[in-house]
Amino acid sequence: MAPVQTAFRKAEKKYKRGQPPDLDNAVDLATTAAAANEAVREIKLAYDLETPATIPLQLFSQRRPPAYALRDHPGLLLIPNPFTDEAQRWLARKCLCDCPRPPNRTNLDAFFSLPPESLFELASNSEKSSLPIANRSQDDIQQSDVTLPKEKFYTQPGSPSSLLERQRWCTLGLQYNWNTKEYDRGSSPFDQDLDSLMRAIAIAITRPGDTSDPASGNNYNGNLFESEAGIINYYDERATMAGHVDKTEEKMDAPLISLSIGLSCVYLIGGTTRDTEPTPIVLHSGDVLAMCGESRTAYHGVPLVLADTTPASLSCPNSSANDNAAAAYPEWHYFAKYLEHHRINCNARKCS
Ligand SMILES: O=C(O)CCC(=O)C(=O)O
Ligand SMILES: [Fe+2]
Repeated sequence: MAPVQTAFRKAEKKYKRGQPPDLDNAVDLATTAAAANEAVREIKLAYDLETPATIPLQLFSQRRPPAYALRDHPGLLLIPNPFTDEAQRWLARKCLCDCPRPPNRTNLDAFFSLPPESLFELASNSEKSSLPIANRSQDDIQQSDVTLPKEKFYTQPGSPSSLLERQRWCTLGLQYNWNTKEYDRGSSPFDQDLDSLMRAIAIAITRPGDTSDPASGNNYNGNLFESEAGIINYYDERATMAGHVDKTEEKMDAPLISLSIGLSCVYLIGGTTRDTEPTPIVLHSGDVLAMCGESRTAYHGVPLVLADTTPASLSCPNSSANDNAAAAYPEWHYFAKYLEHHRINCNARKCS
C-alpha cells in the first residue's frame, strides 16, 4: 500500500512539479493588496524599526512599515521589504563576502581546502577566480566526522566559481551540526552588524497593535533578543528546502527572524504536524518573516524558487535615479550576476 501522503507533502509536490508554477492560491502581497487577501490581516508595529547606531547606512525606508499576520498561522509575521535598496546590497555583501568563511562553517569546508577568503570574493577576482581548489584527503574528511556524499558536487575539485555554485549554507554563532541536529560544533562570533539588525527587527515586532487576537501577534520582548545562532542559505533556481520544524534551540519563545535577498520563492507554512494544509506565501527580496509564538514550532519549507524575479535595484543597481549609493559599489556586476540567479535567506535564532 502506498504511504499516505500528508497535506504538507502534497503542497510541496504541487510547487516542485508545477511548470509554470500555479501561484493562484499563494499569498503574494506584491500582487494582491492585503485588504483583498483573506489569509492576512494588517497589524500595527508598536515600536520603530530603527537603524542601529553602529551601522553606517540607512537600513530602513520607513520607521513603521506595513506589517501583516497570517490568519491561520498565529505568530507568523511578515514585513514586506522594509529595506532601502542600499541596505539590500549591504546585506548581500554580508551574506556573500563576510559570513561564508572561517571560523563560520559552510557545507563545503569539510570536503575542500578552502582559502580564508569567501568563494564569492575569489570568484569575483580575475587573478584568483580560476585557481583550482583541492579536495581534502579521505583521512581529513573522516576526521571531521562527516560522511562524504557520492555526488560529484562534493568530490570534484573546482575553481572558486564552480564551488560557489555548490555553496548551500553557512552557519553563524553556535554552529549547527546537520548530522546530529544539535549545536555541537562549537561557536563563532555572530556578525555584529547582522545581530544588531536582527535585534532592531525583534524590537520593532514586539507586541504589535491591533491584536484583538493576541495569539496572532508576538508577545516576546524584543529587547531580550540576541542572535545566538543563524544560518545563511544559498538557493540556486532549482534548489528547495524540504519541510521541517526548527526545534534544536533550547528555548523557543523568541522569534526566529528570517530575511530574503535576490530571487523570490514560495514558502510553505503549516502547523505542528505535516497533516495541516500549509499556506503558500511568495517571499520577495527584502521581505522579513518572523516565526513567533505558535508558528515557531510549525512545519515550513521552500519548495520553489521563482526565476527572473530579482529586483532591478539588485540586478542592475543604476536603474533607480534616486539610488545615489549605487556608485559606491563599482564591482556590483558580480553581485548582480549572482543575485539574478540565486536567493539568499539569512536567519537568526535565540537559543537560550
Ligand atoms: O529559506 C527560507 O526562507 C527558510 C530557511 C529555513 O527554514 C531554515 O534555514 O531553517
Ligand atoms: Fe527553518
